[in-house]
Amino acid sequence: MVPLKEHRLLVINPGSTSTKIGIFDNERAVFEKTIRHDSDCLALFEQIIDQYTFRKQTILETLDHEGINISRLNAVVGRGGLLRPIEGGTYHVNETMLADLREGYAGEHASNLGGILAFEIASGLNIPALIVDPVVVDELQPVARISGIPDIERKSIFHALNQKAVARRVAAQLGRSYHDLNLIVTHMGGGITVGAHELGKVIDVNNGLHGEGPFSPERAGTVPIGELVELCFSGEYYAEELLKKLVGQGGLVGYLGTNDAVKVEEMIAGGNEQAKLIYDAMAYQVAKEIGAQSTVLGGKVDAIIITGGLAYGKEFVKKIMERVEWIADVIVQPGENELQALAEGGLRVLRGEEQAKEYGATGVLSPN
Ligand SMILES: Nc1ncnc2c1ncn2[C@@H]1O[C@H](COP(=O)(O)OP(=O)(O)OP(=O)(O)O)[C@@H](O)[C@H]1O
Ligand SMILES: CCCC(=O)O
Repeated sequence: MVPLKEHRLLVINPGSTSTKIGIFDNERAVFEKTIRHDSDCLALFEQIIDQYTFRKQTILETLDHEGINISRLNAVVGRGGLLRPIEGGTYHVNETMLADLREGYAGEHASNLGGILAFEIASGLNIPALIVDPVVVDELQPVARISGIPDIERKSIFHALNQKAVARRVAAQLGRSYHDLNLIVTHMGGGITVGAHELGKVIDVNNGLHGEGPFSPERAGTVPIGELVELCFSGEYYAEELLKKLVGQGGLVGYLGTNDAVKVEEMIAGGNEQAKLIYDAMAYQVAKEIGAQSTVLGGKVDAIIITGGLAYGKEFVKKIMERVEWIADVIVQPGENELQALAEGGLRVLRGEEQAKEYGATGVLSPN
């Protein structure tokens, strides 16, 4: 057998308080590190985008400190950000993408830095800069775009990178192709998104950033709209305060003052009835969303996948399973493996298994 050519990749996943980096030789991680950023230090930057020189410097210093020679890299892969809606896959970081990321075309998000950092590092080395499955991957079917009022179109903003990577991994474990299966993938982290994956396309999913679906450790999810409009005009809150209530200060944080499910489980073990009610409600809402997505797939569901940090919570997962097991087999894959997913997306392109897509000013929507 001809040995597989060795590709070395640097992968970069910027989060709100950290930058996770990895060096991969083919699929094998030879170095991984979570670089934590002090909140006082990040507070010096007015906007997230202003942090890129600082984060680039920190990445390069870390690699240098580890004795990793970046001139041996074949590509740099970053987590993609809030871009225009695009279909899933691996994309070249091009000028149009850079302009959208720098401008914050679809809003501010730490992952906007992923493409910029990849470009900044790769261009000095004359190697490709890529992003994989950004949060704006949009494969929604036309009926899923209709919200209920003509002024608002439903958007696809979800944990596309981890959802697709886990779906591919489970498909491989089942000896099948991702493109031959109907899956419901439930990512449960700081935000929660539940996607209906039909034959490799996410034809419906709750917008996990802007108020849809189950509430989560930090986010409100869907809330009663009449009362929300009344709150908006109550004169009690500025717009920024209300937005924070929905994203950041919502969900477990709003009810229990913590985004840490492990602490919530300790509260419950200590007899805290309110904590039990809220935790039960979060599991109930997740199960309800899975039920909704099963109807999107017409009941033809090969498996339900549960992933993300909350999937480590055995009791929490049990509560969800009790309500959805009748739909299909439930496969639990705790945590997320986004660095590996970025590396695999980059490798598919370097090996010619997939062609890198070009991002355009109109985005690249999948033909549904
Ligand atoms: N062993 C565990 N048992 C229960 N919950 C856990 C466990 N480990 C982590 N969690 C919970 O998982 C949540 C965080 O998940 P994760 O790390 O996937 O989120 P994130 O990466 O910050 O956000 P996102 O996935 O939305 O991008 C927290 O509420 C955390 O307390
Ligand atoms: C829902 C998109 C990813 C995130 O910010 O949680």
